[in-house]
Amino acid sequence: MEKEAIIRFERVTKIYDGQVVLDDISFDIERGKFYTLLGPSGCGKTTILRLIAGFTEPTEGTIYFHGKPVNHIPANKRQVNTVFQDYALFPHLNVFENVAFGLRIKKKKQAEIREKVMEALRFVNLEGYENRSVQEMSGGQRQRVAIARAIVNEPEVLLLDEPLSALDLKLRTEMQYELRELQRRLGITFIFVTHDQEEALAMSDQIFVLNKGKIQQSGTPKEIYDEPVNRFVADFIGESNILRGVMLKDYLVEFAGKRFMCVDKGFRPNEPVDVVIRPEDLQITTRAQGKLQVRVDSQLFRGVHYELCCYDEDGNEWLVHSTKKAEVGEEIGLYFDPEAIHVMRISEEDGEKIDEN
Ligand SMILES: Nc1ncnc2c1ncn2[C@@H]1O[C@H](COP(=O)(O)OP(=O)(O)OP(=O)(O)O)[C@@H](O)[C@H]1O
Repeated sequence: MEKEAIIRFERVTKIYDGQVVLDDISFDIERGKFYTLLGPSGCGKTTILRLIAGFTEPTEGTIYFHGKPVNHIPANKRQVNTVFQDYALFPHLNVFENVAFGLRIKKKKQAEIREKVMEALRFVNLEGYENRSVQEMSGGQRQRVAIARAIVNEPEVLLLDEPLSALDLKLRTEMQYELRELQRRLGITFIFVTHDQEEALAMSDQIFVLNKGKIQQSGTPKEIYDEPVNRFVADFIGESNILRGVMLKDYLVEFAGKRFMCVDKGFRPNEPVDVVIRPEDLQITTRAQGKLQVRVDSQLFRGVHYELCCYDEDGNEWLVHSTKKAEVGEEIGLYFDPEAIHVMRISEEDGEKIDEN
């Protein structure tokens, strides 16, 4: 049985001042999952959140909540709450009143307000902080107040617009765990915006990778990492070696001037392709045993591995993550399994780029 989509975007386009910011995008959001919108600055992530929240309307296409069109339904009539990057707390109100604000507007009874606010504060581990001024709190604590203020309204969907970007790295990592855990406990849908690929991989059930107003790929973190659909996604998600190649026939690909067995099929004979190999899938060996022969150009120690930058005879750069050390200037071989090769169709945009060259 198909799972019910709580939110559906159907061929949604958004144009601001003649600029196409979202270009004919469609996707479904299901109940209880952690979604991430990932992409470079300006790709349209915040615009998607604003459309869901009801702060702006699509230029074309339809947004559905539970199967009903909501294009013209105002923000305050939607079961959605937003946590903004700057948290947007009221500085003159204490923690309790910041969290209680939405309930007071809805004219809830005092006893109910108290119970719900305390429960929300318990959820975000801020019990005992209710009388504190928000100005006396750390970045991470303010972040939690902002989340408590959003969840106290019991939204079906919580929108989070880069909520961790103001925090230092250590706190940011802690909050990633906390947010993920909070989403599991609450069981409500989170739609999280970030331009940080590691954060997206660590936290999400489902990632939408966006570029230039289009969804490039939608999938689980593992699918996006292991099977990127094009050069943009492969490049944006983690470090990769990406080369142009030719798919000679099923299971046989040519790149760097050589032929290799691979596990990919379903391409046209002799179709030009992009080939990805992750640096951690390359092993150092002798020149004779290597599938590729390279020269080590530079090497950095990264704690868990050495990061080598090598060049093959055709001048292609190869990034290698290896637990074995090599010497700068050394001639070595690189070995990899057929499964390590991932073959991708060349997207139209990339194709245009080659033609220009
Ligand atoms: N209200 C607006 N009026 C005009 N243009 C806008 C408006 N809001 C957004 N844009 C434009 O739409 C594009 C996408 O903006 P959006 O904020 O959705 O990107 P983003 O992916 O969230 O970027 P960032 O990571 O930098 O926040 C940008 O080029 C932006 O200038």
